[in-house]
Amino acid sequence: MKQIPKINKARRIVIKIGSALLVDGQNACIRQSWLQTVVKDIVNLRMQNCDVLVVSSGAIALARYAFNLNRHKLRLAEKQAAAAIGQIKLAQAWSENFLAHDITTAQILLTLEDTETRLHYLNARSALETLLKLGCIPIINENDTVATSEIRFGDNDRLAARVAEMVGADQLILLSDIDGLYTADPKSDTNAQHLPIIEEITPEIMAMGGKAPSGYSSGGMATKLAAGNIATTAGCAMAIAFGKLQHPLKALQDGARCSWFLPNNSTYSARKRWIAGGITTKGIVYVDHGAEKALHSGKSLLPVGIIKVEGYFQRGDLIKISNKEGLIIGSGVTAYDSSEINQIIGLQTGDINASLGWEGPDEVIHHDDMVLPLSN
Ligand SMILES: Nc1ncnc2c1ncn2[C@@H]1O[C@H](COP(=O)(O)OP(=O)(O)O)[C@@H](O)[C@H]1O
Ligand SMILES: N[C@@H](CCC(=O)OP(=O)(O)O)C(=O)O
Repeated sequence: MKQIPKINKARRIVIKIGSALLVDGQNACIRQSWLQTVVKDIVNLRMQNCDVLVVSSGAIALARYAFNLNRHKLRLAEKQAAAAIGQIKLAQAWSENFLAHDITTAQILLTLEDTETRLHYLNARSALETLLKLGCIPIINENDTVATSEIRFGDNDRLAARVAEMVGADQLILLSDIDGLYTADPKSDTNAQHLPIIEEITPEIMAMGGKAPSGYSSGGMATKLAAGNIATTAGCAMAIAFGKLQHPLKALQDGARCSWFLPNNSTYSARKRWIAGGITTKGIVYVDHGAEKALHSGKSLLPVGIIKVEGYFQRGDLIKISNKEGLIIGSGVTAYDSSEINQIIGLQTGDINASLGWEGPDEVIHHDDMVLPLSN
C-alpha cells in the first residue's frame, strides 16, 4: 500500500482555486473573508519551507454583472472581454491580501499554446523559478483574451497540472466545491461512493468524470481527472479537496477528507514529462503493426512504419501516434512537417533523401522525443 501524501511534507505545491470558491456568484465580488483565510494558510505553508504557486480562476465570474455579461452562455469574445475586466480585480484581490503579510504576488497569464511550444514553456518555467527564488507568489490564470477555442485550456484544472509539471511540484491541490472524486456525480446519484485514494487513473476512473456543470464553473470532474493524468505522470501527487470552508488548506493538513491521486513512479526526463503532458493534437501519424511493436521496444519511429498522416503540423510540433486500428498509443515531437512525411511515407531509410531532395534525419520521431504509452 502506497503512502498517502501529506500537505505539510510538500516542498513545492500548486494550489488551484475554482471560481465558485473565490467569487460570490450573487454579487460578482470576491469572497474576501474566505480569501483571507486561504492566504493565511499559504503563508503558513511557506513558513514550513514550501514554495507555493496559485492558479486562480474567477476573472470571468467577477465581471458577470458588468456590461450585461451575466447570461449563462457567453460567446467566446464576450468571455474574453469579461476575463479582461475581471482579471484586474482578481489580481488586485490576491495582491492586497498577500501584501498584508508583506508578500509580493506576480501575475502570470498562460495559454495552452504557451505550455505546448517548447520555447514559451521554457521561458515561462524560468520566469516562475525566478519569482519563487525572489520569494514571490505567482498567481496564474489562463490568458483568456488571446486564447481562441483551439488553443484554450478552457479550464484551469489542466493548466494547473501543466504548471505543476513545469515547476516540478510534488503536490497539486485542486480546491473545489466537492471533497473529492465519487464513483458518480453525487448531485445526481445518491449512491455515489467517495474515493479517498486513486492509485492509478484507469479508464473506469476516467469514466466517473461527468460533463461540465452549468453556472460559473467550467471544468467539472472530467477536467480534474485529465489534470490528474498530467500531474501523476509528471510524478506529482494531486488532491481534490473541499475548499468552500474557511482555512481549507489547514483543514486538509488536519486530515479533512479528500481524494488523493498518487504519483506514477515516473523516471521521465523533463523533456519527456513535457511531451507526456501535451493536450492539443496538431496531427496524428498512423503506424503499422511492425512499427507499433518496434516503438514499444524502445525504437524510434521511421518512415517505413508510417501508413497515414492526419492534420497539418510543423517540424518540432507535438503530435500523436496511432496504431493501425486508430488507438492513440503515444505522442512525440516530429522531426518533419506533415507534407514532408507524406513525401516519405513507407520509404526505407536509404530512400528518404532522394525523395526529399535534401538530407533529413532517419527518424520521424526520435525515441528521446517520444512518450509511450500516452498519458492523457
Ligand atoms: N464522479 C464525480 N465525483 C465528484 N464530483 C463530480 C463527479 N462527476 C461530476 N462531478 C461534479 O463536479 C463538480 C466539481 O467541478 P466544478 O464545479 O467544475 O469545480 P471547480 O469550480 O472547483 O473547478 C462537483 O460539484 C460535482 O457536481
Ligand atoms: N480563466 C477563467 C477560469 C476558467 C475555469 O477553469 O474556471 P473554474 O472551473 O471555476 O476553475 C477565469 O478566470 O474566469
